[in-house]
Amino acid sequence: MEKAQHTDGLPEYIHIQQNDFLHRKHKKQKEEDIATCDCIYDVRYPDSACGERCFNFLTSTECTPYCCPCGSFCKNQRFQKCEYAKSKLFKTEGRGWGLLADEHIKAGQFVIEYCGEVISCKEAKLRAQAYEKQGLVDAYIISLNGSESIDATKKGSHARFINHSCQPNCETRKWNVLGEVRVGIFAKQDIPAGTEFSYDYNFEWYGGAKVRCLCGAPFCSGFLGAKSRGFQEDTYLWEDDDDRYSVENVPLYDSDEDVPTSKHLKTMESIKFDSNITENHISVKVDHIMESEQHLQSKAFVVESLNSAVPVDAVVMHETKTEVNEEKTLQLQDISQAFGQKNEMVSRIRSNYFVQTSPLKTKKQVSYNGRSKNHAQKEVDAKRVGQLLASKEAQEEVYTYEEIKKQTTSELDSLYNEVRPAIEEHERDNQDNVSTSVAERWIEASCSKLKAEFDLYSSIIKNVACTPRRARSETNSAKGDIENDVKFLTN
Ligand SMILES: C[S@@+](CC[C@H](N)C(=O)[O-])C[C@H]1O[C@@H](n2cnc3c(N)ncnc32)[C@H](O)[C@@H]1O
Repeated sequence: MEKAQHTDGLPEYIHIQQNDFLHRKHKKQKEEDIATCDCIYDVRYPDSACGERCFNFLTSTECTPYCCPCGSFCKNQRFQKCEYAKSKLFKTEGRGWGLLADEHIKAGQFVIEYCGEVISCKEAKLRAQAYEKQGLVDAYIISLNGSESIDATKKGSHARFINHSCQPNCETRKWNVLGEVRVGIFAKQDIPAGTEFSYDYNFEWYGGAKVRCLCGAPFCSGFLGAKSRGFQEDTYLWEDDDDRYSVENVPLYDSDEDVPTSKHLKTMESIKFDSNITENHISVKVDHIMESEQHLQSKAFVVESLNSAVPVDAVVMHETKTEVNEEKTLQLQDISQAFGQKNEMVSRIRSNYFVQTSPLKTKKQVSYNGRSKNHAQKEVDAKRVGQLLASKEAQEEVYTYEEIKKQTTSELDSLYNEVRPAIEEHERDNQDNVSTSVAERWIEASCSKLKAEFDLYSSIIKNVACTPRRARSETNSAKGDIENDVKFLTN
């Protein structure tokens, strides 16, 4: 059933509660594909009718009506029966519209289906480009499987209004419903009424404008898609005298007023994904998204409720945000201090003991999607360190580790050339199109490189700290290269 929505200020779209198949017909479930569970309904235990122990439920498959032994009592037809949680649209500050819980939601509960037009990935790409040209800011295309996407731009359910958070209270899960894969939003935790729903978009960034993430989570990654490879290759470089990654060309905040209350926002790396969620479940296109000028102004988001039944001040963005009590603030300060101290120490070692002080060495030019990137990175000058060590064994140890590091780096680089065509050809589903054997080799090579780097750095630290240095007259610094001299911890 479709009906047009014209809620005040709400952009026009067609509201649907069933996916609309454009490039093919809805699959008809074959009789041999029907999975029948062995649940027996016991009137005393309502959960016996295809509850959490139902075999179909456990395999993320909905029971087929008229084939389920529990008949009309079957509880495992939530997508089919649109058993959504009560929710309400509201206007967020800075992130457009959002969806909030209009009742208490239990962890694991099905919240709503992400409905839209099911299109091929090729069509999704074309549409994304067209939306970019039209200047559409919000992205509604998610990936359904390797070859299809769901576009909720023109038609969709209320799930299209759920915003991204780096610390979400929901996640997407794929379910098999009568032979079709469908995407649902599920609660990751208990969600009190009045709280905004959010999930991690796992956003892939392939170019274009960067959208500042305004989720306000303490460990927010800063931008939508900041964790994706394309974004990282395009954006980050190792700063000169600072132990943190910094965003190239894009100031993290337009002004001091924009700086969110969390001190960690710009220094933290991305949080880990929950491995249970559907991988790469959303590859909302980003090429067309304009960088948001909107600001995160307060911890509790001001909400204009469409239905005045819920008082505006009862609405919160996330529990964590509104519950910034003293204890949490102290914890954050402790973490901040700990990181501060660690960074200070690392910074001291880097700048004083073995890192070049001369201009940044450009590591390499990496091409991604035909665009070249400046990857500047400080590198340890192992040769120079070795020259300053008095013990031959210590020198040799450092040189050996340096050699291993070079080898592992070049192995990884050549492997990247093997993987790159797959990535560039299939921008959206890059991981899906890299064969498992190559992916395994890639992981192995990455681990070897990391280990080699670790071995080299620890060898340098150990030897710099414990080995006597050569007489000044024997070192380069005597020849006027004082600027690059290696200072010793004992000095
Ligand atoms: C699926 S829509 C979500 C609903 C959207 N807010 C609306 O008004 O229709 C995704 C878009 O919402 C905005 N958005 C979602 N989460 C955001 C966040 N954490 N920070 C900034 N913008 C966000 C971005 O423009 C994104 O492309």
